[in-house]
Amino acid sequence: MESTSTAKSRKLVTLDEYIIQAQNKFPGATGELSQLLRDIGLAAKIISREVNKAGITNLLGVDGSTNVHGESVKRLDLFADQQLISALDRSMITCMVISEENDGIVRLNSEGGKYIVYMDPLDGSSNIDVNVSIGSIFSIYMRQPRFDKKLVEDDALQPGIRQVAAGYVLYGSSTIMVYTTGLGVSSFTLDPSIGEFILSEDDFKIPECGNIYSINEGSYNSWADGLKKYIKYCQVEDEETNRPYTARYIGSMVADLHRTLIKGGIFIYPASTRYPNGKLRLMYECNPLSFIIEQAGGMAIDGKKRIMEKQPTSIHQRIPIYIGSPDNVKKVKELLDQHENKESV
Ligand SMILES: O=P(O)(O)OC[C@H]1O[C@](O)(COP(=O)(O)O)[C@@H](O)[C@@H]1O
Ligand SMILES: [Mg+2]
Ligand SMILES: [Mg+2]
Repeated sequence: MESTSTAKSRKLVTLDEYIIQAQNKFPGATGELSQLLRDIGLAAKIISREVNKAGITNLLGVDGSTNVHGESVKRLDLFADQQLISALDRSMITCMVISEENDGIVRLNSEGGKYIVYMDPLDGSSNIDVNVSIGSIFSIYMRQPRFDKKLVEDDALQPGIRQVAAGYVLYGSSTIMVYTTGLGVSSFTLDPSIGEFILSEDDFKIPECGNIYSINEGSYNSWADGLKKYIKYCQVEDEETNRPYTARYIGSMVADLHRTLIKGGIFIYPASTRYPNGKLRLMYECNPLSFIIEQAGGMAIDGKKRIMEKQPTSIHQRIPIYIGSPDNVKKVKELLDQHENKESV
């Protein structure tokens, strides 16, 4: 009985209402960032709908082309890319988009638009055809003022600490949008029956320490010694520190990070022989997810330094990542440092 009355009295807040309420706290705000977030929300609803019925609409499988990273492009990758770009183009606020699926910058109709958007339109492509969670990731920067108005790629090369907002949409057992504008992390669940994202969590906090580690162990032989030691540390029994930890690896960064945000622990994609600079992309995978995790109280480093302070040198650059609960990230860094020092003596 009590739960019925609680359900009755709980006011549902939609993504649009939440964004407007947040904007009203800043009297000088123009509303453009709010509009941009709503545009992404709209594209996400369309992508979510198509993901859910991809098996009957010919959207599964490969497109036949290869992207700038040499990876085979899936039809849903392209569909998501097109939906997000056209949603951003419609509202004339964004001047350029940098997407995993496009080699260079994509100039939008609004050359004077204030924002630059990076995106991974569909993260976890290898999971598309097997019905495992995938997502869209976005990262928003302000365009830097320049005398010469012509937009160039360099305008987009800003460190992650300059992000004004970032987030992701996870197409899982439900569709969830999570974002931050630097004032905490909020999440919204899509109610497909009314087509609205509804607030589910305000001010997410990651646990200080977690007992889940997440890494593709296939490349174990080429890891740094410090990383091998850390994974061994995770596997050793110790009641006091709740070890051995549990291993979980979905293979969609966005889904692995969502679990890490909720349950704590660590996600690692290190450098290896196959990927000497790591596999994941700084600007549209690592920076936005680092912003979210840091806003929730976590940490994200490349093994040595904070990811968000890295000055990018190219729009598609890769970087190793160690991200999650602060205690877990500090522990792996301690072991990486120890072993690096040993190797250099
Ligand atoms: O198969 P691997 O090497 O473990 O790589 C998995 C990683 O690759 C990615 O799928 C790369 O992203 P895309 O699917 O957007 O290219 C990440 O989501 C994931 O964490
Ligand atoms: Mg990706
Ligand atoms: Mg992708």
